[in-house]
Formats: sequence, C-alpha cells, structure tokens
Amino acid sequence: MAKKTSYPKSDIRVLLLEGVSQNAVDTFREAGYSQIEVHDKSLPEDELKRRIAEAHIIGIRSRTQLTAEMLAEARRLIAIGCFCIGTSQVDLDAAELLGIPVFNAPYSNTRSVAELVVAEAIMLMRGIPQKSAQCHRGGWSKSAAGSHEVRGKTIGIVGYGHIGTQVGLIAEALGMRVVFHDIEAKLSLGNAHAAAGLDDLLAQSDVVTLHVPETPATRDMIGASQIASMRPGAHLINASRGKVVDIDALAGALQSGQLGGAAVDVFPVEPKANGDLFESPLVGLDNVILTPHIGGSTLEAQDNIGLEVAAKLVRYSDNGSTLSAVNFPEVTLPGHEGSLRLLHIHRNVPGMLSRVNEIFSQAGVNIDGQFLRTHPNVGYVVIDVAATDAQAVQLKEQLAAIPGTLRTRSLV
Ligand SMILES: NC(=O)C1=CN([C@@H]2O[C@H](COP(=O)(O)OP(=O)(O)OC[C@H]3O[C@@H](n4cnc5c(N)ncnc54)[C@H](O)[C@@H]3O)[C@@H](O)[C@H]2O)C=CC1
Ligand SMILES: O=C(O)C(=O)COP(=O)(O)O
Repeated sequence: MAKKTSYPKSDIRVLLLEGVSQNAVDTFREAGYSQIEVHDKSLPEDELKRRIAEAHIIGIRSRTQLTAEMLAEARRLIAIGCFCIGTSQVDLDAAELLGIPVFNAPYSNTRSVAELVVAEAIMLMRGIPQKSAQCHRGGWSKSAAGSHEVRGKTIGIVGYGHIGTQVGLIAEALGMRVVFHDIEAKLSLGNAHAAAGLDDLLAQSDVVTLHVPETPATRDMIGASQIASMRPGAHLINASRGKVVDIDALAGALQSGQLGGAAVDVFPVEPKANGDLFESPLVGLDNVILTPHIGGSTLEAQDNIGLEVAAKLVRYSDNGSTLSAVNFPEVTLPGHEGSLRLLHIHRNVPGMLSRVNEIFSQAGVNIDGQFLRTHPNVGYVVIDVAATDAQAVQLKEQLAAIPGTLRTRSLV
C-alpha cells in the first residue's frame, strides 16, 4: 500500500531541550508520539547542529539560539516550540521562509514574573539587598534611613503588555501609584495612567520596571541618559531581556549612588547551563538583587507552559492548525476525519492558489475544504480531499513541484 502520510507519528522525532516540563513529554506520549528525546540543558552548537538535522519538532526555552545558520541544518524540522514567552532566540523570519511555524506560551509565566517584580520593588525600597549582604558578613546596621513603604510611591512600567499590566494591578493593590509607557495605545487598568513618554515616566517613578520584548528599538533603551533622567536614588528592575539595559551604565549609576538599587534577572550574556561561570559588572554590588533568569521559573508556570506549547505542537503536527503561531499565517482548522489533508506552504507570489487548484482539477479530485492565509512573504493553504492512496502520493509530489513551494505535508 502506498504511504499516505509524510510522516507517520512513529517516525516523528521530538527533541526537547533546557529542562522542558514533564507535562510536555506526557502530552506528546498521550497523543501517540513515541520518539521523544529530552535534555535538561541547551546543547553546545555543534551537537545541536547534529541533533536538529534529525528532529521534526524541537522544543526550547530562552537559552537555545536558533539562528538562520542553525535552521539551515534543520532539514526535517516541521515546527518549533518556545516553552517560554520570549521568541527573540529564534530567527523568526528565517523559520517562516523555511515553512516552519514557531509557537510559544504567551501567558503561562506572566504571573510568576509579575509576583517577583512586585516583591523586588518592596525589597529595593527597604534597602534589603544591602542589609542582607551586611548581615551575611557579620554586620549589623538597624536603621530606617533610606527605607520606605511602597504605599503611595510611584512604579513606572515600561511595556504595558501581559506582564506589565499584571505588575500594575498587584502594585496598585499595595497602594502604589502606577504609570506606564508603551509604544501602543493601551487600556489603563485600575487607576494606572499613561506617562507622556519614557522620559516623563523616568522622571516621576520611584521604581522603574521593564517589560518590553527584545527588539532593535528596545536594545539599550535604558542607557546613561535615561538613567540620568530617573529620580536620584530611584530603583530599576529588569526582568525583560538583558540587552534592553546598558549594563555598564547601570553598574556606574549604582556604584555612584545615582540609583538606590536594582533587581536584574536577565543579562546581555547569560551562562548556557547551570554551573557555568556567571560574570557581570553588577557582581559584588550590595544594592543589587541578582537572579539567574528565573522570572518565569516556578513549577506552576513550567507545568502550564509544558501543556500549552506541547498541545500547540501536537495540534499542528496532527491537524495543521497554526493558531497562535508567532511567525506564520494563522489557520484554525476543523478535524479532517475521512479526508486526506494536504498542507502547502509557499512563497506568497501571485497565482500560487490557481496553480494549486489546477493540480486538483486536472487529477479529477474534488476539494472538500480549503483554507488559506498569507503573510507578506509566505502563504499557507490547506486542502482537504477524498483521494485514494495512490492519488495522495501523486498530489503531494505535484504540489511539491510548484515553483515557490517551501514545504508540503500530507495528513490522514
Ligand atoms: N525574566 C523572565 O523569566 C521572563 C522574561 N520575559 C520577557 O518579558 C517580555 C515581556 O513579556 P510580555 O509582557 O508577556 O509581552 P507583551 O508582548 O505582552 O508586552 C510587551 C509590551 O511591550 C510593548 N513594547 C514593545 N516595544 C516597546 C518599546 N520600544 N517601548 C515601549 N513599549 C514597547 C508592547 O507594545 C507590549 O505592550 C518578553 O518579551 C520576554 O522577553 C517573559 C517571561 C519571563
Ligand atoms: O518566557 C520567557 O521569555 C523567559 O524569559 C523565560 O525563559 P526560560 O523559559 O526561563 O528560559
């Protein structure tokens, strides 16, 4: 009998890195996938190149860099799962042009980051990092000098998205005044209000917290001149991405006392694995809370992320749905029981759909359903047909031969 599916489930290799939750493994197993390789850290570049060449599905967190060069090795890869929120570690455009959708978990660790940030705001405003460091060294300095309640103080949130809004709501419940800055117009939650701009926010905040993604526009968005616009003795929290802050400028401002303190969870360069040496100009500064990129690292968040991203990957692999892909035309698909489903991912050039349909009309095969979405560069069309096994193989080959085709798959 001719082979009807591009990849029967038993042949699909799933590679999960960076200690992705067991929930993800269970989700794949329950869906009938058996070839699941799990690593508790990211892989060195050479090894990753070898492993990714064999994988059909890869799951990573924030450490694994999937550059265009790395993706060029991924000849069999059909989908990428970022088991986190940020996706800047993946070259999303390169993945799209290879016909590979990328999925993430846009909300599952939001609350974990927000709770940590608000706790850090309290710690910083009480001078706890310095006081704790002194006690650890045998010192004792009981004093109220420089210690403040957060009640009535202003928290400035840069990036009022999922995390930023949660921080705002929790901070307001503690009696803080909340101002925010975002490049998009945002609905203010509670009594929060939009600052006139970044400088305005910096000038009125006792604590500034960053919740923007890493983009060309946010790189070094907090440098020496922005720090100079902050209130003398104010505090900075960064649990977004390391490259958003000029870390040398921050270290200078903390040493000089221009800033009162900082809490930093993310760094321009982070160790690849637990146990690797961590180096930063902030090391040794008593007024800084340093954490090893654990904003989203709670058991609750990791369990939810494992379920959410694995379910999206399974759904795409089994059914073709790309709902909530971050780089790809989004198609929500019904089940296709009884039909052959063909997926055709192509460069978005004029005339592609008519070439696709021509193949079915010439083969005398009726189309039961068709779904199309396009992005500026890439189009994704899904065609459900009643076809014999022999027709299925031929149709897929013909679709693959259309110039501009990036990838085809067939699902039964
Ligand atoms: N430390 C950790 O473990 C974690 C860190 N993160 C980081 O936090 C970031 C934010 O996460 P979410 O709130 O879920 O993202 P989100 O996409 O919901 O919100 C980001 C907000 O930033 C705004 N923004 C983008 N560029 C901006 C600019 N140049 N200036 C001002 N605002 C700008 C956007 O309009 C959006 O409202 C993620 O991209 C990720 O890098 C996320 C989870 C865990
Ligand atoms: O969700 C994110 O963007 C994070 O930064 C968390 O990354 P992690 O999964 O802890 O490597």
